[in-house]
Amino acid sequence: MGIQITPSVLNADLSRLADEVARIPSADWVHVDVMDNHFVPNLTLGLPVVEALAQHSTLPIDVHLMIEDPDRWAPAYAEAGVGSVTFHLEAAAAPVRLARELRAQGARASMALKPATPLEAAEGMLGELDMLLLMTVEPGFGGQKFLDLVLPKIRRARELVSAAGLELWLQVDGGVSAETVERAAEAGADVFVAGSAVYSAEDPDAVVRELRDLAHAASLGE
Ligand SMILES: O=C(CO)[C@@H](O)[C@H](O)COP(=O)(O)O
Ligand SMILES: [Fe+2]
Repeated sequence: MGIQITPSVLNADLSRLADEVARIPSADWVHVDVMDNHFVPNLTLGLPVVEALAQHSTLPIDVHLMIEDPDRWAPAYAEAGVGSVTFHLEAAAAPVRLARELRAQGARASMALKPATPLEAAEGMLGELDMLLLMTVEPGFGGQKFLDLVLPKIRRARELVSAAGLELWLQVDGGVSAETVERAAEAGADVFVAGSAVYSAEDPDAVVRELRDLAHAASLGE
């Protein structure tokens, strides 16, 4: 599939969500952060808003669920027409069953790991997933600094995926900008979430294109 750029609307103008998505036509997906004030110390939006956006978004939706009990809540997002549903391993009671359920509903199944969660915790179930999200900040807020300590985990994940011949996308989320995207791409990430870097710019779509060009060149070792 190659490099994909997935802006997060967390720091966009949430009163005009569909319009904000329309400002990034070059993006591959739009990333929507759902937080429940339990799994993370922040509260954003939930299913009714995502359902409404799904009716009006010009891009497919990539939902990132930072919530307790995703086993109970995640399938409804797939039913709502979300293209990719990410749940956190740290919160899931039965991650394999949940990933299978999401796929059965027609969504891409994706699982996220917080920075300190070892890759080994997910290693045995990579074949059940369409995407693995390696968080490059502690989940909860936009605008944090990219954690370079996650780079070896990205590198190791890329090795595992290649060795197993899997069609698994490797997403990074948190602190991704023109300053950091090349490091993540060089380590092996291929799907990049960027929130504040995109929406703090006057021309968000130009940032999307810039991030894609930088990541593409870095992935080729240029
Ligand atoms: O999931 C999260 C934060 O928990 C992210 O999706 C952020 O929204 C990304 O924002 P930036 O770090 O790019 O500003
Ligand atoms: Fe996110």
